[in-house]
Amino acid sequence: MSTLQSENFTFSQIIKSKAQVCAIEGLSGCAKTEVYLQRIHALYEEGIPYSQMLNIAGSRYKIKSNTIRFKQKWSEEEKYPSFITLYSFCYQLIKKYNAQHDIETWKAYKDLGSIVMRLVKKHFNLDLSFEECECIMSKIALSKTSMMSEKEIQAIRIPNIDVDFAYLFKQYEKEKERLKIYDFEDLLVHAFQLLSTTSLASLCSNIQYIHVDDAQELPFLAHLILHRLVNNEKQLHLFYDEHQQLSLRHAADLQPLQALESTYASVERFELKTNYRNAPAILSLAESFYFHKDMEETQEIEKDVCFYKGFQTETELYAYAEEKAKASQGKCLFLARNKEMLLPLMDLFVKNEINFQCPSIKYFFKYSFITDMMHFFDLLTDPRNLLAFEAISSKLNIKCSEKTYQSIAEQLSQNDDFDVYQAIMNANVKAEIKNGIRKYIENFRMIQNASSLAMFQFVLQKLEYRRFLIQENISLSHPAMVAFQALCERYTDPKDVTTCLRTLASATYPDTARIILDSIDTCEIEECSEVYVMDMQQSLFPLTEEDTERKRLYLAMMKAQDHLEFLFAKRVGNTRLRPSSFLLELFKKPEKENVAPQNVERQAPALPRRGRKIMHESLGEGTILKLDNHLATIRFANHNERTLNLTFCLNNGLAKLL
Ligand SMILES: Nc1ncnc2c1ncn2[C@@H]1O[C@H](COP(=O)(O)OP(=O)(O)OP(=O)(O)O)[C@@H](O)[C@H]1O
Repeated sequence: MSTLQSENFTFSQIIKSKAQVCAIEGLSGCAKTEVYLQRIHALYEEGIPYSQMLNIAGSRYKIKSNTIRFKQKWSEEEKYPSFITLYSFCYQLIKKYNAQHDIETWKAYKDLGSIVMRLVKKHFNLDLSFEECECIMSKIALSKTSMMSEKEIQAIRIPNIDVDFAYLFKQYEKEKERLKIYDFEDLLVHAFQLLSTTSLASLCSNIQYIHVDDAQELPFLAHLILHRLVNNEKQLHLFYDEHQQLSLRHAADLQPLQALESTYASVERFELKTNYRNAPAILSLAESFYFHKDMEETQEIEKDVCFYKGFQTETELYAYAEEKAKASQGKCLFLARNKEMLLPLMDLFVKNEINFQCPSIKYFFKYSFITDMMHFFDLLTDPRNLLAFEAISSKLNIKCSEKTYQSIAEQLSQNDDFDVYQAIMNANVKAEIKNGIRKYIENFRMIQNASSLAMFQFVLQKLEYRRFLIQENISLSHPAMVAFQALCERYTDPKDVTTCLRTLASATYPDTARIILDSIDTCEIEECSEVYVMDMQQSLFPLTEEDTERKRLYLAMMKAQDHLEFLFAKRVGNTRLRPSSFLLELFKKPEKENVAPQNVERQAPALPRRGRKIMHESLGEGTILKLDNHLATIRFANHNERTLNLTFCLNNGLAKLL
């Protein structure tokens, strides 16, 4: 039995639905989470303890925001429900079973991309880019969560990457077993096996009501798990929005949501249609952009609610952002295209003592190549800095014992005019170490007063750090590397680069701050009264496949309650920037009206034709085989074919046309 309600129903009908499965669909801002929380609270009011409810949230971020929202809404309650991701729930089941049977439980990791990169290098001698690795990871997830047979796995091909997927898949599984670790899909696989072979009563007897927010993110296997849990007598509420499905990584599958009627005895469907979040002009702009609908007239009237602004330079843009942050009253969100692009704004806000939260930015400082670079800069700008030398000596293939360092330190303290290199030459250390240093010594001294970018190149080339990066499968186009180079461009004095990074690393970003800095890359953007979308230039937007980028931008716009602005700089350094084609489309500006074509040429030359040769920073010389919008398939040496975002590479100096 199935019914669909799309008009004239109340929230309470959803909340009180007695169907075995209740599927609630609605676009962003149409109160899905609101109803999800109300349903949980209503059951509690009926006397059902929270322990009988399994409340699945899409991510750790959603767990946090749902908990806060619930507590704000029903602040008088003594008890509150808990929320959990499906992966954590599965892990709990596995742990429980293992504890009952005295079996060791392996650790679980969400991101094992580094293992895939390593295996591809080892078995196929290929350096994967971040995007290529993502693509392989998503195929691995799909193989497992759609329970593919060996034959089906054999048939999987990875476009433009010359790897035998089935072989790689086997090696990946073996490697995890060797390391005794799970990836997230393993959690689903094992939990499903347990639920198929063990009595439900021994694993999770008391769950009667299951609520799943963001159900569009569930892979096929997750639906099988839910089906096992629901059994006969339990109830399942699924809240979803197909337009919010972004993360390919976990092989999300909409099909089971569309086919609930073939799986469950009774299904009731509701479609939430009222948007409660956005000012009409914002909603109209976002929908016209994403659904290619005609714009409502309100947009014309409310020009002060959403608009775009171009600035001559990035500095002016950031100064404007600062002014807006200071003047804002409610929650105010600044969105960069990707996390790394947030660094310049963070830098400015920290300097101006503007409190802000910045979810997950600290990861930047965890990259060992960033800390290595900082140590190199420390040593090269201050050649008496023995600690910095100690930190990077292994990258220079110099192995010193504790005693050796003591001897060098003594030389330094006795001779104020010695640098570390001279101290090594005079210290009582092995000839091998002295020879290691002799190789670099003059270069070290020459670079001391160079600019940040020159120093960066020096470390890569003359100090051969590049070789280390290649060993570790880190490409120069890694976003954190690009951000580091951007800072080198911003601060010509290398000391300023390291000071800026250290300040950002040690600053605190309170969870409660009203101002939020985030990136459009994350699908988990908080709703805010004011939203400022930065980086609206063509070189950054669209950055990858157009439909995905359109969705990202639409979802970002849908988080703006009262005010939405798009910002872009017309120039960065000596480079003229072209406004994003999305921006032109949003505000219906013909491209020519905005920018003089001769200016555009300098920053984004018309894309080259097939057959043209390019020189890529890390991949060397290559020939363009195919061009699809910005994506180019390029053949490099040894018939190594790669797909690159050519515009991005050209604009960011990662490649040049020959
Ligand atoms: N009945 C209502 N009356 C007024 N405001 C409401 C109502 N229901 C929800 N809201 C408000 O509308 C906003 C959007 O609601 P909610 O977050 O539940 O939507 P959603 O569909 O879950 O959105 P998203 O998919 O983007 O997460 C919230 O600020 C919420 O407090």
